[in-house]
Amino acid sequence: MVVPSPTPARSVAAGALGIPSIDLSQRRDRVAKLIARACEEVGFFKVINHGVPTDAIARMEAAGFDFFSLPAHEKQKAGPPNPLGYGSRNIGFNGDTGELEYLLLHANNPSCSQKAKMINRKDPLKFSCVVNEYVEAVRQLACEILEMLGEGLRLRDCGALSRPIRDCDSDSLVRINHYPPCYCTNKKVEDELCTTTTTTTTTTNTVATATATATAIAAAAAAAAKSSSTMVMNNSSKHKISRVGFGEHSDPQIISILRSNGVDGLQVLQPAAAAAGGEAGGGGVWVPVAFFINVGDLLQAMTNGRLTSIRHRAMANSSYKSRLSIIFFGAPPLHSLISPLPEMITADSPRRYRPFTWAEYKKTMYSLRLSQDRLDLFRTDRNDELTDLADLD
Ligand SMILES: C=C1C[C@]23C[C@@]1(O)CC[C@H]2[C@@]12CC[C@H](O)[C@@](C)(C(=O)O1)[C@H]2[C@@H]3C(=O)O
Ligand SMILES: O=C(O)CCC(=O)C(=O)O
Ligand SMILES: [Fe+2]
Repeated sequence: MVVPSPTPARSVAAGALGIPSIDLSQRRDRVAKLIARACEEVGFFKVINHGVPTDAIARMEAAGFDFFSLPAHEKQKAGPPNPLGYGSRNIGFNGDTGELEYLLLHANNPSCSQKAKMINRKDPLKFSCVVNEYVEAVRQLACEILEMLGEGLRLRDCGALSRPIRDCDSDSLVRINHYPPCYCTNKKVEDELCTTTTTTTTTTNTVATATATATAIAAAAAAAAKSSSTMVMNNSSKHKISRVGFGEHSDPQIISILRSNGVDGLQVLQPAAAAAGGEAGGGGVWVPVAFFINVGDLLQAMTNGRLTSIRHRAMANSSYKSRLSIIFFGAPPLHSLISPLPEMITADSPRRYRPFTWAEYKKTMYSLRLSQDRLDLFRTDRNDELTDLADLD
């Protein structure tokens, strides 16, 4: 039986962690070593001088905000997520929820163009062009990072990790998450913020979907500023808000590249042994906006567990500003076979995962809750549970 992983005893905001920050403009051999070290020791790092054009980022962020500021009934035309499309509060198919709304899209152009018709009804072509421009820039970044990782790990074939993502049948995704601010706990303000629409009915319960419109956000902000009972504005030190926006999980694909609009929220579960350090402070120098990179489950499997797919979550604690994050999930084609690379299997490190296809892994992942450890089911010493899962259809 699979059990959810334990809740971390302690977690701190990403900014406060010893998260490596890697400047990609340094000498390639040095960058390759730094990337390999960050992936082995932490599974998570930040990059600067990444080469993704600032205007492509700005256009993508604006397209996200434009969509999320539409009235709820308009946004719902792009949903429900099956798993692609617009979703609000519900994550996946197994009862996970979070304080967010999102757009989940396939990174290939024809699929995105199709969805765009429901996302930007006035100008679908503009939306799909913006997404496509962003995706191709971030896909290139993902592949360069994976190629340097291959060099840093001294793989015989340095393209082995990136090739599946460059493949024209790659099953990569892009996700835009929107975490509305929480003007808790003034009930009136919450009501103004959220337009409640019934989306799913169970036998006894109604699962409500709440979404924030731009007007509602502005109205709620104004009300929050005035209200004496608004906890966040008047009493923030006594009542720290802790709202989970997107619960604890690891990303199933090969690599994820996340960027957010500067509002805090991302947290990673740092392994006890992870090295401290991270970004130096100091003012006066402007650096390009950073992206966070994290190792996904497939990269853990391909490296036979040498790299770790880090568990992370996003909080939705901002009291006045929306948080918008955009994540590219680099994945192989559905029928690619995932197996530890030959040089990762040694006498000291025997094979830990059996070969599987990405399609098989996806099927398992969609049958499980967000926080469950999926890769564990593909360990070579867990054949009993795999047989059970193979029976699921
Ligand atoms: C609860 C779920 C949502 C998710 C599919 C799953 O069954 C388990 C993994 C979840 C996750 C986490 C990372 C990405 O955001 C995501 C798109 C993915 O590939 O795996 C989501 C899935 C989802 O929201 O559909
Ligand atoms: O929105 C975020 O910052 C993180 C979300 C996330 O981890 C995901 O969508 O997989
Ligand atoms: Fe994630």
